[in-house]
Amino acid sequence: MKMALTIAGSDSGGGAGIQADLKTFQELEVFGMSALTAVTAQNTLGVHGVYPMTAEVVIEQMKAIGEDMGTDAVKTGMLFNAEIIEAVSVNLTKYHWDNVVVDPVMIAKGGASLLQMEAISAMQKFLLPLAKVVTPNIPEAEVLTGMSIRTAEDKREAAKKLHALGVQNIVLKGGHDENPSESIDLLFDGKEFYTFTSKRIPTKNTHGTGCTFSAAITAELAKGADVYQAVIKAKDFIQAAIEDGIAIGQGHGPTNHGAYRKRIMEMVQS
Ligand SMILES: Nc1ncnc2c1ncn2[C@@H]1O[C@H](COP(=O)(O)OP(=O)(O)OP(=O)(O)O)[C@@H](O)[C@H]1O
Ligand SMILES: Cc1ncc(CO)c(N)n1
Repeated sequence: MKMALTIAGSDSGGGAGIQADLKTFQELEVFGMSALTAVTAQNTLGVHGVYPMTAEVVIEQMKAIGEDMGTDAVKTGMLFNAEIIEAVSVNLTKYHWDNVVVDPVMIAKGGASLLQMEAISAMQKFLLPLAKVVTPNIPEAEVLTGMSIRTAEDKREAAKKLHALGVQNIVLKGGHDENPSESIDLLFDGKEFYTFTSKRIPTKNTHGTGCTFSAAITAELAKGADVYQAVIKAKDFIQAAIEDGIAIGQGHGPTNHGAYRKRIMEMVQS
């Protein structure tokens, strides 16, 4: 069985972070493992507390996996500070893990900071050059490139800047776009641009969309897909998960990680 490791924070509400990643790995039939970087007290209304691990705790978890089980792909999510980013980068290199998806998580939907701003340069310098894929949303890409992104041309330019930082493939997500009818993601592999367009679903239950999407890319890479195929599958996975989103809590409910497999099963049975 193929394996994937998520290095990310815990979301007590279960819709984002490590919980979303492990549910997604399971649904896509990949064995999921985790290295926890922080505990958050969080629900559909927002983040109420952030309790980071020490870098040593993160290193020990990576070591436990690296010295015994190994992994076919790795995803990073919330990393919180520069010490954790540096520790993760050193250990990705040490264990020769090169199927790496970096989701540069910065700010939760309610506005809480999941990454200290002084850690941005560590992410640019140490982590991004190790990434096979980076999956920023538009505000994250603006921070990482230092440019404002409004037009389709801006998106292509931002992708090129991220490529110049050493990332092999950039998936610039369109969930935060103002386009009312479509959600368009852009892939740049250093040569070509590809767009992935889906119908925008009018819903408030979008907690964890970014984590789920990047975890699905990671699972597909673990199974041997190339980046283009992995993004196509992840887009279908997140579309189903948002369409069948779960209206629990008083704020942004989670997406439904089981929706994609349920649909496949129904298609097979009919
Ligand atoms: N309302 C929507 N309808 C359809 N697709 C969406 C919608 N919102 C987001 N997506 C898709 O979900 C994926 C995640 O994109 P998004 O830009 O929301 O990530 P994110 O901002 O990192 O998520 P999060 O808010 O969880 O951190 C992308 O493929 C995007 O196109
Ligand atoms: C722990 C965690 N990671 C990532 C996100 C971004 O959605 C979140 N809200 N919480």
